[in-house]
Amino acid sequence: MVQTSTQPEQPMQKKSDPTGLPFYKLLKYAEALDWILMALGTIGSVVHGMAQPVGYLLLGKALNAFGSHIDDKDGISTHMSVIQDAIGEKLGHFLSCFATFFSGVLIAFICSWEVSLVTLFVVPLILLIGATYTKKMNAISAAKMIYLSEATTVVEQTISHMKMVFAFIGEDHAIKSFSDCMDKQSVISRGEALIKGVGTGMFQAQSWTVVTAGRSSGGNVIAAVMSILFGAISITYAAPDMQILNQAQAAGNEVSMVIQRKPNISNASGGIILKEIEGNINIRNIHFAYPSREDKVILQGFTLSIPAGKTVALVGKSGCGKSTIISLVARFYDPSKGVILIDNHNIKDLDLKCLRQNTGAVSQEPSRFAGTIKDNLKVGNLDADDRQIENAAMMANAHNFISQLPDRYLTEVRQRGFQLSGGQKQRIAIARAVLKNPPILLFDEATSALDSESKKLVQEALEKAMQGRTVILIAYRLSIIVNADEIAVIENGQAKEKGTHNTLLDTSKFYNRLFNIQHISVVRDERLAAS
Ligand SMILES: Nc1ncnc2c1ncn2[C@@H]1O[C@H](COP(=O)(O)OP(=O)(O)OP(=O)(O)O)[C@@H](O)[C@H]1O
Repeated sequence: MVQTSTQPEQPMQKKSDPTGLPFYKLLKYAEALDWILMALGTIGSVVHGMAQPVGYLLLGKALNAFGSHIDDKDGISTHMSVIQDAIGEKLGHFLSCFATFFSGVLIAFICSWEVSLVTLFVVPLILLIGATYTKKMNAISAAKMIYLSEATTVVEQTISHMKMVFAFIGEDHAIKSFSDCMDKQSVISRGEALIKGVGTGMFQAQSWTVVTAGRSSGGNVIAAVMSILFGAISITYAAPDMQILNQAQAAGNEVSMVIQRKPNISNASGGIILKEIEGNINIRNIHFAYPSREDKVILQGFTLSIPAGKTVALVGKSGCGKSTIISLVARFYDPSKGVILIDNHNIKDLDLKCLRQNTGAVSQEPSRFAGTIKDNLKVGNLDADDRQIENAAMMANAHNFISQLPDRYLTEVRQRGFQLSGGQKQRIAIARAVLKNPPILLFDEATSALDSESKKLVQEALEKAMQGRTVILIAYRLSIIVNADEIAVIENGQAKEKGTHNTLLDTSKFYNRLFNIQHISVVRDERLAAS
């Protein structure tokens, strides 16, 4: 009898997991997640590193877009810092935390019991990489801060002295200074982003290498490191970022509206370039309200003629629109009705650079830029040599006081520099306008009280600067006004009365009263000085 083996068929043994772990496949996913985490972390770091240049690029665009809308400058810098903060540190941080949380929770869910073992391996490596990384980053941050503060200074002073920059056609110079700082900062930021990316990558790669050396439980160890070190706590760090991201979205909408706005008055619009301007000014039936307060009409039918080489003084109550007329002649704004002609050309048809090259403005608050006295004077003419600068300073009665400063023309002014007095600031502003040598001078005198010596020096400087130019003068001192070829009294947005000092004393109540008030105070000052 042949015995046939009828052994029951053994069920096929499943191929065993090489690690012997029950969650082998899941651990493979964990490794994949680790790579994703590394990639997200790197992207977050790069976003962070690139954010500042992007923020400043936006700010630069906004700056260009201001054009005639110079009234918007106050809010824009606040918006930009919110956006910069959000797309910089906060977005990078948020991405990184979220990725860490997501991966960490998932991996920890799979295997959390090996945490302590992995931590023993990983901590020394984290410390080593962390120390090297921190050293590098500190050096980079210090260098970046220097360029950043330079760029911030350029932006801050360009925006706060916008009118002055436009008046002296300094846009290109300001943009170039800004771009130079940003180029340097951009190179450093790229380096920073790279080091951050490589640092994060190295950290992840080292963890992974050590972990895989452990073979049997590599995936578990990675999962545990992620979950213990980052996952659980990271989400709490990400929550406050959401609030900043929401604020940035709102600010971004407003900034993009400014960037997309087409300025009515722009250098790019071209126009007639006059070879020489004589300086005849004709202001005809001007109506004007500021764009930010359209309901308040400042000028309504203002008319004034100033022949070339003559001086017209504007007088009137505070807020009647004297400075506004100067702003309109320099074309910081356009009137809603009426025209302003220079040598019979509507200023709207003239090339803006040409117009501003031919007008010199000395404003109520003379602007000072960071740098030396020489830098401040050269704003009037970037190509001026030392001799021309000194001549302009002499004409403006500024040379004497500059010569007595510790570093003469190279003395630093503004932050932490030499503090100029009111009269010195005005004389620097006059010298700057003289250096530009324009046929038209727009002088808006500050009401700030100067001592009588300063008043005398400023007045002399002004009289010399006015010679041979067409001048619109806003002055509060009769001693300056009386010599004007014509004086216009502004009331209700119009030039109500016009004439010389002598005729207005008889015909204008306002002027007569102004003269009497000032005459009394002049006599009082003289008595005080004599006693
Ligand atoms: N950028 C602006 N936006 C809105 N309103 C403005 C602006 N600048 C001036 N104003 C307003 O326009 C009016 C005229 O101002 P302007 O400076 O021309 O007067 P002013 O006669 O020169 O005054 P003051 O003698 O005090 O210097 C004022 O009511 C002022 O508040």
